[in-house]
Amino acid sequence: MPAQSKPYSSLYDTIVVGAGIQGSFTAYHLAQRGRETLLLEQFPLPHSRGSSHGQSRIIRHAYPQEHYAQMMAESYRLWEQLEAEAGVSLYRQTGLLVLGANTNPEFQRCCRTLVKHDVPGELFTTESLHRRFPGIRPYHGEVGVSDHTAGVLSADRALWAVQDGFRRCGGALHDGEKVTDIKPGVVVTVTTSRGVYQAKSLVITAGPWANKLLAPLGLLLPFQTLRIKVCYWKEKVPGAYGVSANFPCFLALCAPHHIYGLPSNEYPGLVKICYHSGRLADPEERDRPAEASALPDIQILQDFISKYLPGLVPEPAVVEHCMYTNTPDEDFVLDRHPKFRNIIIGAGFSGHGFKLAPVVGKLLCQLSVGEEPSYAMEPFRIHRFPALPAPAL
Ligand SMILES: Cc1cc2nc3c(=O)[nH]c(=O)nc-3n(C[C@H](O)[C@H](O)[C@H](O)COP(=O)(O)OP(=O)(O)OC[C@H]3O[C@@H](n4cnc5c(N)ncnc54)[C@H](O)[C@@H]3O)c2cc1C
Ligand SMILES: O=C(O)[C@@H]1CCCCN1
Repeated sequence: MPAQSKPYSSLYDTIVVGAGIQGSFTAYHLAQRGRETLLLEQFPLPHSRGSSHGQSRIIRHAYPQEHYAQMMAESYRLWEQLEAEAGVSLYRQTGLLVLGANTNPEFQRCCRTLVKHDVPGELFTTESLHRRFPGIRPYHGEVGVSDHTAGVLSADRALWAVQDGFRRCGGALHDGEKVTDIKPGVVVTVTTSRGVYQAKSLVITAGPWANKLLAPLGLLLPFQTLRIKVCYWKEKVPGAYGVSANFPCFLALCAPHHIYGLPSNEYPGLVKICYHSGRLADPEERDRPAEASALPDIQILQDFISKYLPGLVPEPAVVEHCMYTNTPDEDFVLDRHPKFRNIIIGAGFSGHGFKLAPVVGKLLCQLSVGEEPSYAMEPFRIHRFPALPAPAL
C-alpha cells in the first residue's frame, strides 16, 4: 500500500481520477487549499499510455479563440510559479510562427488576439518570412505572424513537478490503482482495484478513458479518441532547425488539419513535426495495426516537409505515439455531471490542453469546492452538445 494511504473507506474532501497533467494540476490546486485529496492513477507512474507523456509541448498566446487567449497570461504565471516551487526549468522560450494564407480566417483571428493581448510579435510577408527563416519555404505564398512569448514546455518533467508539488502539500497519490466503480451520492463511493474510498466530490480527468467511466454514470460525451503519430525528422545540417539557431515552433494552418513543429532540442538533430489528427483508436488497443484505409498522416507530413522544409530529410527518423480526446468543436469539457452535481468532468482536451493545465486545474478545483469559476465557462459546458443520450439512471 502507498505510504500515505488512509484506511479502507476513508472520507476525502475530493478524489481525482486520472493523474495526467489535468488531474495532477487539479489535485495540486485542491491540496494547496488544504483540501484532503486523493489522486488515483490506473498505471504505475510514469507511463506513456495516455496524453501527457513525452518530452515537449507548445505553449503560446497565439490562439484564434479569445476564451483560450485570455487564460494564457495566468497560465504562464502558474507555470512560472511551479518552476520556482519545484526548482526546475520547465519552459524554454523559442517563439512560434503561425503560417497561413493572409485570407485565412483563423490566421486573421490569431493576429487579432495577439494584438488585443499586447503579445510581442511580428507580421511577415511571404518574402520577409523566407528572409527571416531561410529554412522555411512558403510554398503556396503563405504569410506569417510570430508570437515571441511562445516556447516549449518539458512535458514529462512538468508532470513530475506538479505531482511532487501535490504530494508536498499533503496530497495522496496512488498509482497502479484503477477505478472500477463510482457510486454517486452526497458522498461519492469509489471502488478501485485495491480498495474503496469516499469523498464529498469527485473529479474525473481520465483522458481518452473518460467515456468508460462516464457511461455507467449515464453520460456518453461525443469524444473521438485518436492515436497520434509523434514524428521526428532528421536535419540535413545538424542544428539548422534547432533551438540554438533560434528556429521557432510553428503552426501551419493547413486543411483539413494543421501541421505543427518544434525546433530540434530533445533529440539532437531531430525536429518534431506532427499532423494534428490521427486514426480513431481505443486507448486499450492503441497500437493495434491500422486498416489499409487508415489516415495517410505520414505521407501528408512527407509532402509538407518536401515542400516547406527543404533542410529536413522527408522520412521520419523516430515515431512515437500519444492519444488525443477530441470534442466536435475542439473546445474542452469542464463541467459538472448534469445529474450528479458533485461529480466534475475535465476531458476532451483535443490536442491543445497541456499549456492550459494550470488554469484548467484551477477551474476544476473551483467547480469541485463550489466556488464561482474565474473564467466564463460557457464554451466548456456539456449542454453545448445537442444530442446527448438521455442519462440511463
Ligand atoms: C502528440 C500530442 C501533441 C500535443 N501537443 C500539445 C501541445 O503542443 N501543446 C499543448 O498545450 N497540448 C498538446 N497536446 C495535448 C495535451 O498533451 C493533452 O491535452 C493533455 O495531456 C491531456 O491530459 P489529460 O490529463 O486530460 O489526459 P491523460 O494524460 O491521458 O491523463 C488521463 C489519466 O487518467 C488515467 N485513468 C483513466 N482511467 C482511469 C481509471 N479508471 N482509474 C484510474 N486512472 C485512470 C489514465 O491512465 C491517464 O493517466 C498534445 C497531445 C498529444 C497527444
Ligand atoms: O496546443 C498546441 O499549441 C499544439 C498546436 C498544434 C497541435 C498540437 N497542439
